[in-house]
Amino acid sequence: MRTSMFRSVETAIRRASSSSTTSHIVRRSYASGSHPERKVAVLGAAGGIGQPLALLMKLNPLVSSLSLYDIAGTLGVAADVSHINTRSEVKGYTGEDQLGQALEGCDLVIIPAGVPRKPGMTRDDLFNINAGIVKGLAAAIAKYCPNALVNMISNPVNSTVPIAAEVFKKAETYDEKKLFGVTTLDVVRAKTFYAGKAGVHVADVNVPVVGGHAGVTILPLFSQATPAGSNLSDEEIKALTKRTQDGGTEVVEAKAGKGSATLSMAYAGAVFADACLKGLNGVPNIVECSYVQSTITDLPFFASKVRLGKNGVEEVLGLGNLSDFEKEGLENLKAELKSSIEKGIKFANS
Ligand SMILES: NC(=O)c1ccc[n+]([C@@H]2O[C@H](COP(=O)([O-])OP(=O)(O)OC[C@H]3O[C@@H](n4cnc5c(N)ncnc54)[C@H](O)[C@@H]3O)[C@@H](O)[C@H]2O)c1
Ligand SMILES: O=C(O)C[C@H](O)C(=O)O
Repeated sequence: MRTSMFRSVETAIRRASSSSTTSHIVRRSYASGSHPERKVAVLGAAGGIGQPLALLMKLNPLVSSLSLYDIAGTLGVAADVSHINTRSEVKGYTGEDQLGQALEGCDLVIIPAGVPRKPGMTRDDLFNINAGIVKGLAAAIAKYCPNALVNMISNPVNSTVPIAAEVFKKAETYDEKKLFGVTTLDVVRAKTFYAGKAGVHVADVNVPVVGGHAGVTILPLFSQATPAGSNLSDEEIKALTKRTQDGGTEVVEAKAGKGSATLSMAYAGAVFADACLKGLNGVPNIVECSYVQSTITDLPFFASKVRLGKNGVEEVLGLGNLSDFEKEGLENLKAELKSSIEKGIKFANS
């Protein structure tokens, strides 16, 4: 699960800022095809997540064409990001009549469109607005880029992924290997919090996070964390688990009405998108946690480690050995996750 996203970004920055003559040569040979052409769209690109995510995708050398779409405000973001001297060509699209153009030819579509939480709300409280937004965007994806991988960020992820799946099924374009709920922020948080408590270097830490993306459905598996052997007590593991589950709420409360995580989410979204692009490009052994169609439990969608490949999901990996505390957490999350999945399916078919 270690990612070289930072290395990719660093390389892109170094390439862009190297001395003028060399940089032209390097850039020309680079553009001539060390990586295949890849078109990536961000839907909701003018938002709190969308803007920094657009920036990070512009820094990613695996992207050749960056398509930024929102219902308003995209052209300024696109003009701004387009001046950065990295590989991809940037185009901005605004309003529903330009959505088709934004999506045509996409290899990867990232969706951070929709409203964020305010203090006191659950992610499910966003369902009434975001379910409709996701349904509309999924219908457009089915029409204009049915083969693209889809990275769903919009909440409640536990329901928006099943909604998109149903829309794709109706359009007869559903490929379960290509639809991902982005749960990378849970992994990012679990790594950070674990490193702090265990006193290990954060860059070396791996922690799988399974289940879903809301409250108790977020289940970090600290018994599988590496580096291990840090002698954390049961109480400390419980506290780390609770902090990971409440990470989103911690940010919502700190922002005090001004939205939810945007910068850490953009980072997490860029890490996951980078992994998807590497998989598409045939880089072996790319593994990230994601909320996907799954048979590893009795629930039809579940987050776990996933191996990414040329067609999206290559393999959904099992849960491995769980501690008693994690086994209990797994049983406790099932009812809520099941009901969020059913709510999404029902909405999509109504
Ligand atoms: N998966 C995760 O871990 C995670 C983390 C953080 C936030 N989120 C979710 O991401 C979503 C976006 O959060 P944000 O902070 O960027 O919100 P935001 O309000 O700042 O931005 C959302 C953007 O979506 C746009 N939008 C609305 N309807 C649209 C449509 N039909 N098509 C295209 N764009 C549309 C808005 O114009 C806005 O620019 C929220 O639902 C939030 O809960 C998920
Ligand atoms: O908490 C939220 O509402 C946003 C997001 O799901 C997060 O985990 O930060």
